[in-house]
Amino acid sequence: MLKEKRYLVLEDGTVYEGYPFGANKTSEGELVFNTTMTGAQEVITDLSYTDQIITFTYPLIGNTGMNTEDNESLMAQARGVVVREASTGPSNFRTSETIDEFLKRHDIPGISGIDTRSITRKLRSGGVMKAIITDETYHEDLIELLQNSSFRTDQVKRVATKTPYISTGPGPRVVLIDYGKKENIVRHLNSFGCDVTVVPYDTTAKEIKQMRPDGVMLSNGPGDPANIPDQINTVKELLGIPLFGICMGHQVFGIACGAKTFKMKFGHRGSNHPVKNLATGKIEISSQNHGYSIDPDSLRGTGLEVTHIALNDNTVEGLRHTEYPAFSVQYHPEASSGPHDPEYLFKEFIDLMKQKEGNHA
Ligand SMILES: NC(=O)CC[C@H](N)C(=O)O
Repeated sequence: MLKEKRYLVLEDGTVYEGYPFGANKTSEGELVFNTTMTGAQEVITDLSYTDQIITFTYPLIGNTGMNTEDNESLMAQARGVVVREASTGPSNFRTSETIDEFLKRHDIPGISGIDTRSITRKLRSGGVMKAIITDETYHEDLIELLQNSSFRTDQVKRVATKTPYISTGPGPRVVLIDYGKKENIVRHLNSFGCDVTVVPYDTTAKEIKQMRPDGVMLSNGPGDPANIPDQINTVKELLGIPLFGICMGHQVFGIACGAKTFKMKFGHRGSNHPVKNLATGKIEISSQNHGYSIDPDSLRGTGLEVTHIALNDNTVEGLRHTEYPAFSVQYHPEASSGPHDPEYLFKEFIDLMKQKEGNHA
């Protein structure tokens, strides 16, 4: 019997032919690539990929199966998954389903049998672009549709929690502003003893101050940080409280202090990105997932200093405020399945909260 066909149609007119897995539906998104060799489940359930189609460059995906413990969110919001081969016989003691079953349950289409390196070369030279996964064969129409469509800007609103909730711990007390957080940020804060109150992205500074937190954490999240201007003002009003931002949170913190962001050509997505800590000279291997970056030329006069840089392209990876107790990183110290080199940043946040407490005593 002939295998069914599925297509990946790119905005530039390229059509890749492959095989279907996951949900049976047509789905459009921004096509990006991720170079990680492990942790596909964490990547797919990371809400920062909302409205994006993820191409995995590693050739076999899903070989340790999907489990019930490693999700970064309850319902993944990626628009599609592109692989060379999707494992049909996963082997791991925690496996509860295959990647095919997992994607079907999350209503996300997949396409396999694709030369993912060729996509990556294309995105690296031409920049990220829109694409559509479909079983339809009217590709000319789809290309025109892609070229004329514009992206939504409401990702944070759609994926952030609607109601506050608490994940308890002995302290310190942290308010985590949720722009589309990865569960592992909460898990990490809890593992350092923090009492975490997760609040919706549009919680006001006044409401947050009334909670009398020892520190505020700004989460990762999808889309362009410029899409949430009111929340940037909120962060401006919170300066003075010990603050730590991750990824989207780092960008929001930077803009709140007067910096600017720009859209990168193809972003950083993978789990072996080298970052240099400028204070210690040490190199950290980090997990990353971002398409926007802080413009270093916009930092003058903001009170911000660069603490970390990416070694692949020298982009800004960390910021610290010279007057306020606040810092942020563009990469993921909470990364699961790792690497864990940057975990020390959580400890620095705890120390910052303790110092502040000491100053008030
Ligand atoms: N992981 C993130 O928080 C990503 C931040 C932002 N959406 C970007 O792509 O740059």
